[in-house]
Amino acid sequence: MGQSKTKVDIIACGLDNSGKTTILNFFRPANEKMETVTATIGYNVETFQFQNFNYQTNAYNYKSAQNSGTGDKKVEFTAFDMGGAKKFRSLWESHYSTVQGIVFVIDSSDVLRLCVVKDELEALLQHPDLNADAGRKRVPVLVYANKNDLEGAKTPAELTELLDLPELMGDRPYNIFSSDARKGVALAEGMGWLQETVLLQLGDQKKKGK
Ligand SMILES: Nc1nc2c(ncn2[C@@H]2O[C@H](COP(=O)(O)OP(=O)(O)OP(=O)(O)O)[C@@H](O)[C@H]2O)c(=O)[nH]1
Ligand SMILES: [Mg+2]
Repeated sequence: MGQSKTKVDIIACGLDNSGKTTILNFFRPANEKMETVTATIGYNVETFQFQNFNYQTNAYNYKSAQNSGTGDKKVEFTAFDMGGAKKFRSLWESHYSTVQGIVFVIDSSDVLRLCVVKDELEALLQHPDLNADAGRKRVPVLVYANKNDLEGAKTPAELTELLDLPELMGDRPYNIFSSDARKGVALAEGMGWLQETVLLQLGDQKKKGK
């Protein structure tokens, strides 16, 4: 008996070199992982399933999976891995009207470019396609405060303050995870949170008969 599959489209944004491709590579099956990642030209599309995540040591045990009763649903993610270099950032917006979740990756050690991070995040969050209606205003944002292994890396609390995240995010559900994408630290927890949040929203929409 096949489980029903929920398809969820997400977009990975953030400046070049922040770690987006490294993060999505982590979610590839073991035999499909890239040995080395290179800067993304334009964008790439990745699909992966995340249910009952147990790749090697990273057992998925995000608490609300059990509590919310959404943990047994099968989700297939289609992720748009966007190039973060300046010349590719104009491509991000073409996906805003269709995605159900946003992954925003920050190199927490790149303090010099935090003001650029803030500008780009603000432009993303204020984009008309992400504010067209109440549903779009609540598209959840998963923030990875990545490269937490590097010296001088800002903590999630520091980034929350420096970027003024509560103000920028408004009504959107958001969460920030301190990650080391090369080692896979906190990647599952973050994606688990996003999966749960999207599933709960889809459940609410169904209840309302949308
Ligand atoms: N030290 C450290 N290096 C990382 C981490 N995550 C990614 N990197 C490295 O950072 C570099 C850039 O990573 P990518 O995943 O290509 O970054 P990206 O955000 O996809 O960059 P663009 O495709 O240019 O937008 C690579 O050399 C990665 O190995 C991390 O958590 N810690
Ligand atoms: Mg990339």
